[in-house]
Amino acid sequence: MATASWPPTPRSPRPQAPSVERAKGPSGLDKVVLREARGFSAEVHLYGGQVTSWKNDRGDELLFVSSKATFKPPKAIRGGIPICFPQFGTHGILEKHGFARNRFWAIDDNPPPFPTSTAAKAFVDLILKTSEEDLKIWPHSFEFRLRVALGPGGDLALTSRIRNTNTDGRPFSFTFAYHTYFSVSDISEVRIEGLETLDYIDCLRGKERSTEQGDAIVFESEVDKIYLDAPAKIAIIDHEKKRTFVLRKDGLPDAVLWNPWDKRTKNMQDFGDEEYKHMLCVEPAAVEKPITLKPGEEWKGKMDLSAVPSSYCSGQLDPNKRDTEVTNDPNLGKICRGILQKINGASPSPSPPPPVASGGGASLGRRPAGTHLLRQIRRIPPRLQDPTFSFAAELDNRLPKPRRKHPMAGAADPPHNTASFRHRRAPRQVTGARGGATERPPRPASVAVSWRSSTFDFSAHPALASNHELFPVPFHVRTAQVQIVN
Ligand SMILES: O=P(O)(O)OC[C@H]1O[C@@H](O)[C@H](O)[C@@H](O)[C@@H]1O
Repeated sequence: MATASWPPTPRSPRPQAPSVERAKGPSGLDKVVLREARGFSAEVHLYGGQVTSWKNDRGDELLFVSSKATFKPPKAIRGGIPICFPQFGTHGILEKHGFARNRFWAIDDNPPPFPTSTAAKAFVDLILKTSEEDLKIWPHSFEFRLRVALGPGGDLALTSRIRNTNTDGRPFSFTFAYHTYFSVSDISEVRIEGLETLDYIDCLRGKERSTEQGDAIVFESEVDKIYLDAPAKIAIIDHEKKRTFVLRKDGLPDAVLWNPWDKRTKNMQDFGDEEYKHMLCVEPAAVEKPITLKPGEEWKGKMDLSAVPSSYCSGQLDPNKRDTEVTNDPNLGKICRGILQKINGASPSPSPPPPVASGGGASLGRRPAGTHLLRQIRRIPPRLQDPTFSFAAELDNRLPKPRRKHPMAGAADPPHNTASFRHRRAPRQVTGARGGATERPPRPASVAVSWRSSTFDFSAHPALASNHELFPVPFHVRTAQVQIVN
C-alpha cells in the first residue's frame, strides 16, 4: 500500500519541519520517507537499504526507477540507489553485485556517533548484519551501517560504514558501489565531466583496460565502464533539463558508468524498452582495489548528491588541479589563438579576427553565438595543425538548443555551449629504465571550450563564483573560455 494520496496535496505555502516517517511502498514493502523544510524529500526502502526516490522542492523526481521495477524480493529493485556489497558486478564469485541489495535491512536506532556532525535533520540509519544464510556464501561476519541524510538544501548524502566483526581473526576483502540511477531528460543530451582523461576497464570488451582520450563524454550506445581513480567530484550535465547533478565521493576511488541501451534492455524483464533513454548510472565505487579490513577495522565510503541548475562550467571541477594548470600554462595564449583561428577558419561567413585576451579568457569579438557553428566543425582543417600540437576536434554536437531570448548579467542560468577538443602532443622519445629508448604514446590532453553569448559577471553568481577566480575579468558578449586538462 502506498501512502501517497491522490489528488496530490498542494504544496504548503509555509515550510514544514524536517520529518522522518515510516510508510509502505509498492507491494507493501517498508520504507522511510525523509522530508526537508523546503519540500525536498527522499525515500529509502528497508529492502536493499535502497534509496528509491529523491525529489527537489518542486516535487520533480531526480532518480530513475523503472516503471517495470517489481518491488518483490528476492529481486533487487530496478532503480534508485542499490548498494553493491560485498561484491561489485561479476568481479568475484558471488552473485552479481553481491547480496546487500537483496536483503532486508533494519533501522539502526542507536548508531555509533558520526565523527562529523551533519546539518541534516532528516536522516535515517540502517544496518545490515551477517545472517546464517549469508555466512554460507560469504563466510565473514560484518556490520554494515548506512546513513541516508537529506540536507536542508535538498542534497542527498549516503554514508556507509562497514566493520569486520569476525571473531576468528580473519580479515576480509570486498568491492562496493553506490549504483546510482540518475533520471535524465534524454541520454543523448547528457554529458559527463570529470572522467575525460582517465583509465577505465571496459566491461563490454572483456574488462580490457583503456584510456579516455579527452573527448567529451556523451552517450550514443551501450556503455559499461569502470573509471579508475576518478576525481572526488563528477558532474552529470543534462542540457535539455538544464540541470546538473554534482556527485561528490569520498573513500571510493572508482566510478562506473552504465547505460544498457536498446539491445540489452530487451533482455531485462524489469526495464522498459525505451527507458534507457531516461536514465544513466554513475556509480562511485571501489572495484579495482578491493577494500580489506582486519577484525575490528571499519571502512567508510560516502556519496553526496546535489542537483543544481545548469550551466555548470568545466573550470569548477577539481579546482585545485585544473585552475592552476590553466592559469600557469605557458601555452595557453597560443592554444587560445589556435582554437580561435581554427574556429574562424572554419566559419561559413567571414568575421573580424578575434582579439585574444590574456589570462585565460579569450574574446570571440563580434562573432555570432557559436552553437550552429560548432555543429558544423567536425575536424580541424589539417593546414591549421602545427608541428607541436594537432587538434582533433571531437565536438559535442548535442549542444543545448539555442535560446530565443536569454538573460543578461544576473541570470541564474546563462546560455552555455561547450565543446571539447583533443590535442595530442607529438610522441616523445624517453629513456627506459634499462637505458633503451622507448617511445611513449602521445600524451592526451583535453581542451574544453565554452561559449557564452551574453554579458555575464561570474561574481554575481554564487554558484559560479569559483569561475570568477579562474577568469578574474568580467565576461563580455561572446566570450570563450579555454582550459587545458592534462
Ligand atoms: O542488472 P543488474 O544486476 O542490476 O546490473 C546492472 C549493471 O550494473 C552495472 O553497474 C554493471 O557495470 C553492469 O555490468 C550491470 O549490467
